[in-house]
Amino acid sequence: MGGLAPESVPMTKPISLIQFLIEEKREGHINAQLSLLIEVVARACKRISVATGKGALGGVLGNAGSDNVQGEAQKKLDVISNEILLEANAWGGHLAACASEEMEDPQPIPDAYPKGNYLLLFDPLDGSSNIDVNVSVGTIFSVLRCPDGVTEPTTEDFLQPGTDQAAAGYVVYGPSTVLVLTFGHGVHEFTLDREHGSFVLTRRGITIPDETAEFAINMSNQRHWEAPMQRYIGELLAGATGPRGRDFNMRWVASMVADVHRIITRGGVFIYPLDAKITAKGGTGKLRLMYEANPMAFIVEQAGGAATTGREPIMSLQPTALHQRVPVFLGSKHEIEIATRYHVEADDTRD
Ligand SMILES: O=P(O)(O)OC[C@H]1O[C@](O)(COP(=O)(O)O)[C@@H](O)[C@@H]1O
Ligand SMILES: [Mg+2]
Ligand SMILES: [Mg+2]
Repeated sequence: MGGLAPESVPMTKPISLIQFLIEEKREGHINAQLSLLIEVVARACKRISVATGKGALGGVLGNAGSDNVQGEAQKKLDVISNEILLEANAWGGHLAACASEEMEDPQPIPDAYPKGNYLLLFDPLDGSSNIDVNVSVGTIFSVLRCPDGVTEPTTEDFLQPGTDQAAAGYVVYGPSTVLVLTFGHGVHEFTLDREHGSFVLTRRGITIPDETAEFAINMSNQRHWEAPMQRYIGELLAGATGPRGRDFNMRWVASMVADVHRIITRGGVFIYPLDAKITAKGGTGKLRLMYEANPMAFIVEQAGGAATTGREPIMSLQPTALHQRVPVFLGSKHEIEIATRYHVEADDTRD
């Protein structure tokens, strides 16, 4: 795990995000509108990075005193980040509408502004439970195409499978601020140069190893897991003394962006399964399909990993609701194949 990753970009001639987007346009991977969209989202995330960096000095810690559509208490930074992204994306002329974890319905672009052909979905602040304890948090986003001829997009227009994403990305606000991005032509990482205020390409064409010895899951939910989940994690915990014949290490930051970024950097698996606690409340998972699971699945698959619900590929799901929740299994391909096979086999045996 030591040393620079093979995809690392030598800093002899730094490439900025803007230059990279020009290259992608020249390659025909993106058009001018999508390029502008990413620029605007990146600029908004720079502002969120400044706000999170201020912490108590900026009065951004603690609860906002309101709940979101998920029935969760909103943190001040959930609301601030949401407003920053809404404001930044209102006037650029690249969007037809946007949707957020923090808002029940899609937000149209104000009539005063030109409209574009894209739909943007975002989790403005991921890892909210870590804000007040100064642990890495982030922003996750997914970009879809607005159906032709639609000028006032409705929720229906957003309900497109993950395979239809035009772009996806996340930003981690940690010791450094890092943006990871895909347009369906590989995964690339940019680090924010705080002195110059610009994102600089630091890794190009990132790949995730098929094998790993590291897993991430909230173990405190173990007693609520399904049998195949108990079996899979039980075998990892048995390590060298068990059927897997080697030891596995565990990590859990409880910020999906940070746990996924570790996997993008050195491999691993991240799992938030369905469990009896969730189903008892009529739930279908913890994490949201449209602005957490789908964008992360697109990035992980583009980096050579896999992403399933434990039973089927996440990006093949036909969404039924804007804030729909799903089980999430993603990361190093070989481990995700094993975990998924255990669930499918258990279903087959049961049937
Ligand atoms: O508190 P738990 O059960 O460990 O769940 C942590 C998970 O919840 C999340 O915080 C949910 O995301 P939000 O913070 O955007 O609501 C994920 O980032 C994280 O993986
Ligand atoms: Mg989240
Ligand atoms: Mg959030």
